[in-house]
Amino acid sequence: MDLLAVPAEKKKGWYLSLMAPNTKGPMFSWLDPSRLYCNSQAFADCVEDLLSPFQKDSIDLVAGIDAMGFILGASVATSLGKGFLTIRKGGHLCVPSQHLNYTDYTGKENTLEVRQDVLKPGVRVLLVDQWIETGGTMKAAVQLIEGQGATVAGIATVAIENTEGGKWIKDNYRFSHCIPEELQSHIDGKDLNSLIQKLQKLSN
Ligand SMILES: O=P(O)(O)OC[C@H]1O[C@H](OP(=O)(O)OP(=O)(O)O)[C@H](O)[C@@H]1O
Ligand SMILES: Nc1ncnc2[nH]cnc12
Repeated sequence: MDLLAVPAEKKKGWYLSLMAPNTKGPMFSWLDPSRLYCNSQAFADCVEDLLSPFQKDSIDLVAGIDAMGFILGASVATSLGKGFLTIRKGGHLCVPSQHLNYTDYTGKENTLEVRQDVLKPGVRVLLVDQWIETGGTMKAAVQLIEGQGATVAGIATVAIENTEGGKWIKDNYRFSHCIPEELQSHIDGKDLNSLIQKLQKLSN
């Protein structure tokens, strides 16, 4: 698909076909959503889909996770007319911060940190990241936000894999993602070739 083109008929999730095939091999359902952000209509439709379940919800602030969650999260915040809080990978904030260690899909231990002078009880936060695989990153972000007394109003991300951590998020929080129901098993099954074939059909 032409990177900047928009199909005449926009099927649900049409923009997902813009996600580039990975360099990690066919056994990984790794797709890089960053290419869909290059197409303005794709980006706008992705943000709209992420926000649609939260139309009637009270949200005070959007928080996004370093690094790709910043792009999606800041766009969601602007669209909602709300501010944006950065949840950073360790070692970047030069202000009093709260830190939490976690493990993600790589199996490596990382740190997330958030400044301490924004969140407080009563603040309702929409938490945004690009993708949830094991859920380790998102769970750490949830714990940082709740640890400061604020409320996670919802979690929005391009995809939530049905891993133990992904299911925990779906069971415990309001959430949104962009994956049409018939594609979810292909994401979960890490069956990249069939997933790409299905994605291509969405944009024809
Ligand atoms: O559910 P998990 O197993 O924790 O994985 C999800 C995390 O992995 C990706 O980020 P990554 O660290 O690859 O980097 P980036 O956003 O900095 O590109 C993704 O954007 C999430 O933050
Ligand atoms: N499978 C995946 N595809 C894209 N981004 C990811 N981040 C973590 N896992 C991912």
